[in-house]
Amino acid sequence: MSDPITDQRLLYIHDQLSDEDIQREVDLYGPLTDSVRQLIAATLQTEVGEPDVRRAKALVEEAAAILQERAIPGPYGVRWGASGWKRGWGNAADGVRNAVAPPLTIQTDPDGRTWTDFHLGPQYEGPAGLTHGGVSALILDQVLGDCAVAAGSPGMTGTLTLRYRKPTPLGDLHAEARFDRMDGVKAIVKGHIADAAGICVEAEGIFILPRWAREAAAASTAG
Ligand SMILES: CCCCCCCCCCCC(=O)SCCNC(=O)CCNC(=O)[C@H](O)C(C)(C)COP(=O)(O)OP(=O)(O)OC[C@H]1O[C@@H](n2cnc3c(N)ncnc32)[C@H](O)[C@@H]1OP(=O)(O)O
Repeated sequence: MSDPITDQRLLYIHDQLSDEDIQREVDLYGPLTDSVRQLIAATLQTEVGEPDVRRAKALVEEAAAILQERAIPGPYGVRWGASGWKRGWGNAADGVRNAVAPPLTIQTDPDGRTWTDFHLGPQYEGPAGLTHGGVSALILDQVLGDCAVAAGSPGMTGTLTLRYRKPTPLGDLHAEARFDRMDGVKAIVKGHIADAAGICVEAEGIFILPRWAREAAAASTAG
């Protein structure tokens, strides 16, 4: 029977791709992902007639069949190239090859603050005209998680606490996070999403490096 921790560890892959090869993949797959993202919004917003909807469906199915001719069987995982270039390209918040991702481009300032300016289209709607609360959680999970990484304390999200202070519009938004403190093995990070008028959602996250990773790190230091 498969063990979920072993399965997860197998998806952290060092494939030694060169930076040139990785850049070629970014240039190839990034535009494909953007096109699919446009397709998602167009599927939601279109008002064309029935024949055009049916024609579009056939074309989309043809495109999917072309891409599925050769494909990995499961998740993309997290991969590192020869220089250490990390590719979490399946990530639902910022994956280069994931059309579901808004996408986020997360930056880190020298003082450790992580932030991103991003745009949410109509496919992220929850209440009418507003951002779905789960999408806000997705974004804050990623921005706070990256902040923990930048602070030298990477980890899985143990707890994410949100306070939705005012409705979050769709459109242009900003998210940021700051490392707050360590509490034993737990990294505490705080952050928010804001629109032009101010903070919409506040968040506090507890990030914990899983026990197996802590033990592996301790063993490599000891050895
Ligand atoms: C390589 C990866 C890089 C990963 C880097 C990736 C960054 C990506 C950012 C996106 C983040 C995600 O979406 S992550 C996906 C969503 N999250 C998950 O699926 C996590 C599922 N849960 C787990 O894997 C596990 O429960 C962990 C890792 C959270 C904790 O397991 P553990 O490491 O075995 O914990 P354990 O030794 O028992 O406890 C250590 C300490 O943490 C406390 N603690 C335990 N669980 C929790 C909790 N949920 N919330 C608060 N605190 C907790 C304990 O009380 C204890 O405190 P004390 O006694 O020491 O005081």
